[in-house]
Amino acid sequence: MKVNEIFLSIQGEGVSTGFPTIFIRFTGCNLRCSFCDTKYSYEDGEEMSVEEIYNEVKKFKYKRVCITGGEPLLQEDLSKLLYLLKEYEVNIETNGSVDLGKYRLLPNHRFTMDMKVPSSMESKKMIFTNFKYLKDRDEIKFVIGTREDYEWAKEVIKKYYRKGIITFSPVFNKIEPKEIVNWILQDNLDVRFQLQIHKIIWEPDEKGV
Ligand SMILES: C[S@@+](CC[C@H](N)C(=O)[O-])C[C@H]1O[C@@H](n2cnc3c(N)ncnc32)[C@H](O)[C@@H]1O
Ligand SMILES: Nc1nc2[nH]cc(C(=O)O)c2c(=O)[nH]1
Ligand code: SF4
Ligand SMILES: [Mg+2]
Repeated sequence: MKVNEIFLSIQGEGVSTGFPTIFIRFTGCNLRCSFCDTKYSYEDGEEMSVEEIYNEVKKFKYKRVCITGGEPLLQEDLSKLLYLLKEYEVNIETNGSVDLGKYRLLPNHRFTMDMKVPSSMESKKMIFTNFKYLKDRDEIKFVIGTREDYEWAKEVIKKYYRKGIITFSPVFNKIEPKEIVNWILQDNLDVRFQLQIHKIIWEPDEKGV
């Protein structure tokens, strides 16, 4: 497996925001989102075996892991790693362009599926049939930069939503958070708004936090 970084921080995004979490960031992505804050993960990294990664994770005292990237579902051995992490609470961040049909996650493991909106320039690659595999504990995430993105997200929810927690968040520094919040409340949408808190706690472009 090709690993870009492994670090301990607090979860800065999504439904477990604020909890101490061990991050495993894999190298390589099949998309090139316009706003991607992790471009350094496209190429840089070192080969590690599943066992080596697990041994690094075990050095930390926490039992919560976030698997991200890059796109972690491009890693062939991911299912083996998930098996070793069977005692851990695991969140896998995925970009909506990889078929989730072949994964059978443990009850303490879940997906955050990010549906890429038009301003990402990658929305045409989204696989909408993935919605049928999601469970109540999974997260469906929309990172919004424009009103068009917001309207697109609303349509996608109306058409495909079955189960899971929906979150809306702003593209960092591209749009005022309160703009999105106002739209949500005007439309009576029952979605969870969130900010990337690690970019408030640390410098926004700091690595390894
Ligand atoms: C770096 S990606 C890695 C996982 C996977 N490739 C994906 O896109 O979901 C992790 C999360 O960071 C979000 N993200 C990346 N750049 C961002 C930005 N500039 N502002 C807000 N969120 C951003 C992505 O939308 C995604 O939800
Ligand atoms: N603190 C912190 N929380 C995060 N949640 C998801 C992240 C990611 O890059 O996928 C991330 C990250 O890079 N840092
Ligand atoms: S899918 Fe994720 S890692 Fe890949 S370019 Fe988009 S935000 Fe960046
Ligand atoms: Mg990040």
